Amino acid sequence: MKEYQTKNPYTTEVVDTYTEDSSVEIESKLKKALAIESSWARMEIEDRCELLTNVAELLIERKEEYAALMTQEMGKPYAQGISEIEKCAWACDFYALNADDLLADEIIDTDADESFISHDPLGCILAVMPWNYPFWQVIRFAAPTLTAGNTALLKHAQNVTGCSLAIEQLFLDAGYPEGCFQSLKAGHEEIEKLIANDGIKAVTLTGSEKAGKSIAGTAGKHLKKSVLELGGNNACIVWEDADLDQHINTMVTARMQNTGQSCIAAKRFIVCEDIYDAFLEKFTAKVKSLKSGDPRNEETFIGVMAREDLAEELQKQVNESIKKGAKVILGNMRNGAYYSPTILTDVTIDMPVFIEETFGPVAAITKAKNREEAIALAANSRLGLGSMLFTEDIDAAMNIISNIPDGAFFINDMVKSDPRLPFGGTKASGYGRELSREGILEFVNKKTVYIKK
Ligand SMILES: O=CCCCC(=O)O
Repeated sequence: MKEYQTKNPYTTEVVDTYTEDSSVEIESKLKKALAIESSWARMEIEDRCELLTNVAELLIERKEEYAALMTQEMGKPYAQGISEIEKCAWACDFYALNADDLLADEIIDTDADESFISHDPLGCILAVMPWNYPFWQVIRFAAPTLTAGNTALLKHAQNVTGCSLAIEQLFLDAGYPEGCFQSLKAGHEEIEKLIANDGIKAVTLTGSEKAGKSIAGTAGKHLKKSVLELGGNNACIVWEDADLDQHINTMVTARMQNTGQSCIAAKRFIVCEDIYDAFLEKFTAKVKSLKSGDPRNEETFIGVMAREDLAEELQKQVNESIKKGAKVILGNMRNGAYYSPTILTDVTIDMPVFIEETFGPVAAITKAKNREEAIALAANSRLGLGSMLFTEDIDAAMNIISNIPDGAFFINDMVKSDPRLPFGGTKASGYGRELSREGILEFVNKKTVYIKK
């Protein structure tokens, strides 16, 4: 059986050694999920919501422990880990409070005496999740999906296996029946086999475009629904009238939080020329002030990247862009998994840092002649997760909402997820939505009921 280790990217120490689940173990987990399926689906929604409230309470109780685990496994700065766990608790509270309404029958007026849409659970849903937000990515799937009456199997990224197992235990400790939420230590081949199994009713994946194509391809072949949340190459558009003093910190956070390893981070800064110099000065000063260091320290804002190979890959994208004419204003220094916050200017549309997603602390800055050019540059991407625009001219900003072909458009704030709002992308960023009403309705049978009395 295949063994693997998890490694602390900051200290480079081995955290733990695991053995992948065998086919037999995976099948037995699926059987457990199927055994609980109908009783879980029939449980009163109030009871499922109560269990979710327990999860929220446990998350808050254990936030230090879970934040430290994320720091250890993928180098997340500890304070940002605490915020992540608090956000997970918020999502659980949101669904515990609202799931009943969100899942209520939707009455539709027709020629029937009564007609409505009911929302039945689908069954066992497979989730394939990434390492960058080890708890949040899972909870934002699991909270609505389980509360809708489904069961779940989680295949988490290998480097955060400890987090994956901690989440499984969290649901058990909160009182969920065994089999309701289980964690798998499975390789790609086993996952492909699992998707083909009749017991799996749908798949959700947050991850790379390559993984999305592969998982969704298998799901499609077996006529199973998939939800994909893939990469992003979000533009942060700065019009000439933006209030830099008010928003520069937000713009820096939008790029640098989680050491830049976020699908919705601001990656391409597209700045109108009339404000360009002032923007660059303030942006650079703020980035310089960010504290890099040991992710275990509460004051650290920039930790290490989750793995050394990821930092190497990022540096390659930067160096290729430099060859094409990008200028380094700050950073581009690497030491193991540490990659220093980097600012590149003179970025053009043919450079890797403009075309590709950069999953680390690199801000790629492009100057635009005017507002129109800035919008056109922002929309020039294969990816479509979100864009943000900073301006004092809210009317003009509202007028261009439909010119932004992304899943989200934020004016005077960074693109961020919120349990009350749908989250997801267009184009190569994937399809389907997480969170909010849209998220809880992704994995239900929207059943048409038509009654003549
Ligand atoms: O890679 C995606 C990160 C999403 C982070 C968030 O929801 O805030």
